[in-house]
Amino acid sequence: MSVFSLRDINKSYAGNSILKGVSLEAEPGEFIALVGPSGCGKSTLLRIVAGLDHADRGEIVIGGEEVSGKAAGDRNIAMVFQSYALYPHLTAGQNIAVPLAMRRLSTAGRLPLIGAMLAEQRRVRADIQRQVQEMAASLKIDHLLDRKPGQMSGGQRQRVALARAMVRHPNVFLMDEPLSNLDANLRVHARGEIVELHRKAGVPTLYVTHDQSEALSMADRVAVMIGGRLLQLDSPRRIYDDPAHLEVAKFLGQPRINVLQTVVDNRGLVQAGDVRLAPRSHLKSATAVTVAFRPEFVRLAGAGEGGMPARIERLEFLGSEVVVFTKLAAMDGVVVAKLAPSAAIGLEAGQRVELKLDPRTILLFDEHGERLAASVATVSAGQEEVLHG
Ligand SMILES: Nc1ncnc2c1ncn2[C@@H]1O[C@H](COP(=O)(O)OP(=O)(O)OP(=O)(O)O)[C@@H](O)[C@H]1O
Repeated sequence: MSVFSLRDINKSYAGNSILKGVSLEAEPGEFIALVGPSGCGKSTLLRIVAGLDHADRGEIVIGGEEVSGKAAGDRNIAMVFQSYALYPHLTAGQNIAVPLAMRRLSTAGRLPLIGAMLAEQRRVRADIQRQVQEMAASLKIDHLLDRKPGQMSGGQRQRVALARAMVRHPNVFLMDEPLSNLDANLRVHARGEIVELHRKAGVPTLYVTHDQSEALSMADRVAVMIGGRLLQLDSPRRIYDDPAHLEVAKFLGQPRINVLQTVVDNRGLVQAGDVRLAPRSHLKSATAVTVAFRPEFVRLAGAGEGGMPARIERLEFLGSEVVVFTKLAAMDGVVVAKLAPSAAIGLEAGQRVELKLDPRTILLFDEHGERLAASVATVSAGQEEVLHG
């Protein structure tokens, strides 16, 4: 049995189906980022795994054990929330000690005066103190142990919350946007820290985020959930370069992937600008398909090179790149190109240009959004010749 897996998790609220058969299996020590548009069911899934809510159907395995019938406290998971959920009246040290005290001290042992009088409980307390110190040292927050949350910065609170989650050696980490309250610089720094801590702890982690660069940069695999369905679970590179579904392709990438609606021609080919694609499976003429290509794979054609005629609508200068919004002359489509600043010198709104696509990066999807395998084809003397596999 795997260390952490979900099988066919279903959940409805008041007759509305929110999770529709979500399954995933984590490799030991794997970091999985769960992304998807607002309302797709990410937090609901996390709450169900944590035992804070219950699935209508499905199986949850944590630490090699089916835990659906177990209470949250018996699942040995650690959760880090966006809000950090620290107790405001306790110091950082006391906050970190809470899960250990709950697990290891008796009710009497947790009382300050009585606990101090019980020899065995005193020994356990000292041991907890030692673990808190060690964890604080490894997260470099030992100097904060006597401060209350109100006396710490957002980044410091976030580390205390991480320390509290890690000190108990859980079977699974669940993180719900743990970095979203930090400013941009601190966020990038904290990403690296969390990945490093995760690597040391070697515990499977399910990490919910709205930030796709966080997901792509931190995770071993990214799970894309749309409308309560897990559409793809794959390495960051495959999720981005090789999306299985149009919704996955549209969700990831900034600016969004370009999408053009077209149909299969009477030779069974699909025209994408001056590129022709040959779908691997036979599609009848006039079948509706979607052609998609990322803005970074669109460039402006040189003089006499040919390409898709378009008109520049708007330019956005972003420092390291320039985003060019164009309207195609032929199809009723908008195409966005992401150019290096040097390639955008002198461009202005209203200008007519020709666009070239990188043929090997064009993706094809059927009318249900499922990916279609396709090769690039060229026409030579009236004959179709498939050039690239
Ligand atoms: N207790 C509840 N009762 C009824 N509906 C709920 C409940 N909890 C969540 N929902 C609904 O379930 C859907 C999924 O919510 P959820 O919070 O899981 O989404 P999410 O993907 O985490 O969204 P966000 O990214 O905005 O946090 C939403 O439509 C929400 O309104």
